[in-house]
Amino acid sequence: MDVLTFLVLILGLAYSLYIYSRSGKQADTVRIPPGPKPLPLIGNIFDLTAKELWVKATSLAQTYGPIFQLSILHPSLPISQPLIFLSSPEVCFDLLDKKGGIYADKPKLVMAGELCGCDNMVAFTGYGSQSRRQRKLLGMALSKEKIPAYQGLIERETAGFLTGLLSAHSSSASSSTVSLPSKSTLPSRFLAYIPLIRRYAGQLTLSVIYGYTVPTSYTQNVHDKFLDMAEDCLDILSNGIASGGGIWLVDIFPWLKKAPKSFEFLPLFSFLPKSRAWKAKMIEFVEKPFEWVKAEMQKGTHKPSFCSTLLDNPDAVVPSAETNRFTRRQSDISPELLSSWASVSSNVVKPTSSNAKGYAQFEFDLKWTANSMYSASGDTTVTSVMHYFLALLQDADSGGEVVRKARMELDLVTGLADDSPSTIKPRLPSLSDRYIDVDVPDGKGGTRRVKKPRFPYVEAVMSEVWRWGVVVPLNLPHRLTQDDVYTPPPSPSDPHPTPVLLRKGSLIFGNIWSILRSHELFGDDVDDFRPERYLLSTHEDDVLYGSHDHSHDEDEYEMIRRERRKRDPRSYVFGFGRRQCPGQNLVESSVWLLTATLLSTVDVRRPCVEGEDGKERVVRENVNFNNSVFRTPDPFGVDIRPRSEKALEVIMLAGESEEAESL
Ligand code: HEM
Repeated sequence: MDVLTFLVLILGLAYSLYIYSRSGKQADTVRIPPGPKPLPLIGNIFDLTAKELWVKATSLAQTYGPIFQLSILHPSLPISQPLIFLSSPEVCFDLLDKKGGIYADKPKLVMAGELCGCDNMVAFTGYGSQSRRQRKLLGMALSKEKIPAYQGLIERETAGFLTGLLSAHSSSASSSTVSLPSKSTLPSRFLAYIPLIRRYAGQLTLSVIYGYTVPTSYTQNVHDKFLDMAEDCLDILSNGIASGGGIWLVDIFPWLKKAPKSFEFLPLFSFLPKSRAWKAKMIEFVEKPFEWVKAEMQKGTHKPSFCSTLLDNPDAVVPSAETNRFTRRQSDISPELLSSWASVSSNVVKPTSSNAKGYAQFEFDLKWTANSMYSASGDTTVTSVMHYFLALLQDADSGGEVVRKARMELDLVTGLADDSPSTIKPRLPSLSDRYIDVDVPDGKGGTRRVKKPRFPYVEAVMSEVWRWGVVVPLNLPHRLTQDDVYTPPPSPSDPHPTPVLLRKGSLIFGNIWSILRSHELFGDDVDDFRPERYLLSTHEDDVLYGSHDHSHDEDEYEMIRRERRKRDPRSYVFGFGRRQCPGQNLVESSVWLLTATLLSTVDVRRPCVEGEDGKERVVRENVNFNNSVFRTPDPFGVDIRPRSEKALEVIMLAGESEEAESL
């Protein structure tokens, strides 16, 4: 170290210590949100953990209240980055929903965005015209009323997933073993469910977005170009780019990116070659499926999809082969939805070819939006289904009450109980089974039709999977675009809260984990998987769905609805405000069907393996959560078997028609 560098460091440290000694006084006047005292220079870096930061943030919220701040580098330094954690529903809604306009931006991350090429993915796009255009496209594919158009596809893929599961379980693949992070090994059949869910989630979006069908069935374990690409890139995104919370040194000191190539052998600069390799992969992931759609369109062999329908227009730059009209393969999407996209496309969305710049912009938006749907569905769906299996393993340990109660409801429709009446033809559940229409008084002497869940306990299981698992526990960070002063609501621990100043540029984390583990909302047994917590009392059921006219107790009706919304995990797990998850309607349907089908047809147990002494032993694994963005469990084994011969027959039959349909 030369003398000059040494002097600069000493002066920097002295300045920080000076500011640090005054920071208590400053806090009185500036009133930034409370939080653990930042250290000189480095701020709260030691309060941040790469693993399960949501747990640490929840315990800090118990000390500092529902809104607290940590800083990367000391807040007195101009380059310090405030991180603000919101830990109650009221605070999240007050800021992220009600003041959504200033809380909808995204952090400008040099590493993830500029260096790794993710800045045009929807979840990374700053709030402005581009994000609004992208979200409009997302709404066209994924808004609530569009989901019934995917019913056939969802049901087909669910059946395929199930046949894949059973075939993996019964195959002699038991001889090959897989190493687990815990250093133990398990026969691969106990882990086969993980690539199968990934394939299931990938196939759903690949079909809707690109019209691509994986050419092999779920029972064949063959690699596929687009699924493998997604696998690699999602791994890069969540275990590479977002490792350690997604904030790299270069995000704080952007000039590091200009380091000469000759510095790259130093560990400090190893991010540079990494980012180049990752960017190349990410760009390929965006371009290749889109190019594939266009090539298929030119040949006239495409299956109508979101991309092809929006591209397919006489004005389009991409030639639309006349023969398409006759040779197109049947789409997985309903004709009504396809024609609605086609009309929106020609009227509103797409500029004409005479406006080449505008069209290039449209194509660019479409390409990145399509990829964002594909990449956002993988880890999230896999994580939710893993949470389901974790919960059912616990249920099996304690006697299987959850499964028993769920089957009592489902068997009435599917006829899959051993003693189901022979008048009910055994079958898998379908999405049309989920609700029944009931007529309730409209308070004006007439009636109105509402949808009532047909299987309240199965609904409760699904709600509890969302709450207990918490797929994205700290939400994705939003960025505040202007200074904001906010007074949190009074609480028993702070009856007279004082206003706090949230600085422009702060990153805002909605701590979904702390909300869904709140004793106030869910009781003292928040760590238990207990679907019963959502069941309606007879009185509540009567007020919401009964035929008795409750117009004179309108307040009670509203109060029950409000309370249920507040305790519904769906109000939180998909994020907040203008960046709320656009895929929630699709997963609400697809995960529901997967849950109902698994509950109806298969038994779930802990794996049993032969020990060195030749005796069978049950494998109990400690499950860890090492991903810093998604609460994805490290792989754990599950023994999945058909519940009965009858269930097996129904699954195989559904699997055969799935294969026939996808050909
Ligand atoms: C279990 C399933 C899922 C969960 C729990 C989930 C949760 C979330 C959360 C918490 C966010 C951040 C919201 C915010 O910033 O406030 C998000 C964003 C997003 N999700 Fe999902 N998601 C799921 C599945 C999906 C699927 C299936 C798709 C697409 C087909 C999707 C597409 C997206 C996109 C594009 C964004 C970025 C939105 C934006 O920044 O404007 N998600 N999701």
